[in-house]
Amino acid sequence: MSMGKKDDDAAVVKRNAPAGEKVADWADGRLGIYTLARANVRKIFPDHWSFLLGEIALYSFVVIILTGVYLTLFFHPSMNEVEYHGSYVPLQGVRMSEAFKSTLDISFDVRGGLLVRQIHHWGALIFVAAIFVHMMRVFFTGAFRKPREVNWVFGFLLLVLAMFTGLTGYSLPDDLLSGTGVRFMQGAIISTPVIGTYLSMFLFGGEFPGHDFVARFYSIHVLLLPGIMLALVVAHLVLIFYHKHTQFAGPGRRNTNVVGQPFVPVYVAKAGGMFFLVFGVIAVVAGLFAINPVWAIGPYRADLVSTGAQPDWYMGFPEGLIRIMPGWEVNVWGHTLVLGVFIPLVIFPLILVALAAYPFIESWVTGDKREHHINDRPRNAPTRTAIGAAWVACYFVLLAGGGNDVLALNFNLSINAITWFVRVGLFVVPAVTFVVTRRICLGLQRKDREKVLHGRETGTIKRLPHGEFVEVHEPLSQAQAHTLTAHEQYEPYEVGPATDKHGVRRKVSPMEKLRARIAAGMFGERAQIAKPSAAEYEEAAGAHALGHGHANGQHGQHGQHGQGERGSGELSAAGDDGSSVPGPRDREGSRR
Ligand code: HEM
Ligand code: HEM
Repeated sequence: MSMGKKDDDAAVVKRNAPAGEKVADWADGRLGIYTLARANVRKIFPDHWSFLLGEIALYSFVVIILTGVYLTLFFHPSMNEVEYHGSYVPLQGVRMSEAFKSTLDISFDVRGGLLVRQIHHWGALIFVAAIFVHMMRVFFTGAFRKPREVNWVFGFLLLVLAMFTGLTGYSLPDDLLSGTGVRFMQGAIISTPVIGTYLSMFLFGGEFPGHDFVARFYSIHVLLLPGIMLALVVAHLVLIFYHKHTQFAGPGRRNTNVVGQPFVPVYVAKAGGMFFLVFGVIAVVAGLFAINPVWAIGPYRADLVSTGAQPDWYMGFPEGLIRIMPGWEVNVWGHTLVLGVFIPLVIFPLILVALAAYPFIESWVTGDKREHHINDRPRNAPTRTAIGAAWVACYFVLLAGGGNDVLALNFNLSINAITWFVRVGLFVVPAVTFVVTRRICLGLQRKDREKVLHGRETGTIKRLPHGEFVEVHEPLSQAQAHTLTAHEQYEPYEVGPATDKHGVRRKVSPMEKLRARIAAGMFGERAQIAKPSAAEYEEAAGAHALGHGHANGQHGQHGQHGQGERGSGELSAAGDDGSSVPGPRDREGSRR
């Protein structure tokens, strides 16, 4: 009886509930949204400008999908030959493929068509650029370490797929430029020994260019690749939610918590704003700067090539590889092997895979099996930072190689000189970049060490009673001192004694030796500057408090505050736990 009464009461209350609550209840009964929301709505996201790069990639992807859908309404993926009779006068009566004609129609006769085409194309350029820079952010901060290796691989696949989605996209209009690009690609495919010709015949449905490739590229471009990418992006985001975002070291930030803003309402509001900003910037750029004016380039004809032919930027580095390669050809058992094209074709994926594999190589060298949720500052991982910088240098040298004709024309240079510069630079520039970057990182580490032990140089010179001039150093706050010393420093892996305790020689595998050698290079004495230990810090603080000079002979005016302000001077030298130095706490998520 009483149960029945309770239910009746609840029903009355519900009947009077606001409409929104009723809808929410209805949805919860079917989709379980309350449980989902309870688990995720208050999720904490840390703030840092560099975490916006992934968001820019995400929002430009959305922009591309929206504009792409609009383009599908008007684009005809057909290579049937037609005569042009649209509004663009100079091409009246010219024979062209239906694909090219429909692109002209989109540009001149469809309402908003040109703007949408331009947004789609500019969006693609910005999308891949955002992915690239986002990937380098993840790389330089070590955000790929356990447990995010799988997400790193998902991301890497996204980069490669984005490059090929772009390639298939800009090939669709069937203009002279894109046709030349497709011809270039077909040339690379047929250089593959044994299977090259078959592969080309299969892809193009016969001899190049055939009648099929636009329709095929179209399905690949609007369905296959974006479909896979969408699934991967969702998986990428789910994993970010599951692992929670990394954060930079700071007071109150531990490997076991996240300090930041809640998903709803703060993060969602910011993300919404960011989406419109990204959309707005792409739209403004697309509105102001013409891109791919296919009417000026003309329809594709296999017997024509335009000068200054350039792929979109993300395909510039494979182009560079081919342009700088000597035109080697060998004859093997009556078959011609075009090494001048085939070698670049093999190196192209290797360059990408080298970066993708790095996280796994690093974890093998360190042997570190722990989770890492605190990002590294790039300077605190000098060898990694130097490898990343060298990779970027290699990429850009090749990009210059891909644009050798444009550089030659614009800067009035000899194209052969540029080609030779790129040939030599491909080996020299990354090596020099590596050395210089590592030195800069070590220099910055030294500076941090100095700052922690002896304070910040204020530039204020004081004269002491006995006539000596000293520069006043201002001690760092505990929060700053903590931040500068929160990173861990690895001891390099060592192979250990060659004989065991019974004096029997132990077999040391070549892999073990290699690992030890790389570890010494990455974490040995010359590869990192030891951060101040708690004892060193105490000693320096004590010396300054007494007004004694320190290592540089500068007298510590600042020491007068030192000890008190820093409390016990207990740094986080022992590990990742930043809680030893209290600091501002925003909302803190319980986690990990
Ligand atoms: C990662 C995703 C994508 C990238 C990087 C990309 C890139 C491109 C590029 C660079 C072009 C050449 C535009 C031009 O004419 O100047 C293009 C054309 C096109 N894209 Fe996409 N696209 C993507 C996704 C999509 C999606 C999801 C759709 C449809 C649902 C789509 C539909 C089209 C169509 C119909 C064209 C031909 C129209 C034209 O060239 O004007 N794209 N795409
Ligand atoms: C379509 C391409 C991509 C999209 C839309 C995307 C989106 C995002 C977003 C929104 C975040 C969170 C915010 C941030 O840290 O920036 C993120 C994090 C992450 N992304 Fe991507 N990403 C893409 C490509 C990549 C690539 C190419 C890589 C690496 C090869 C990568 C690796 C990661 C990792 C490891 C995280 C976690 C970072 C952390 O917790 O600090 N992503 N991604």
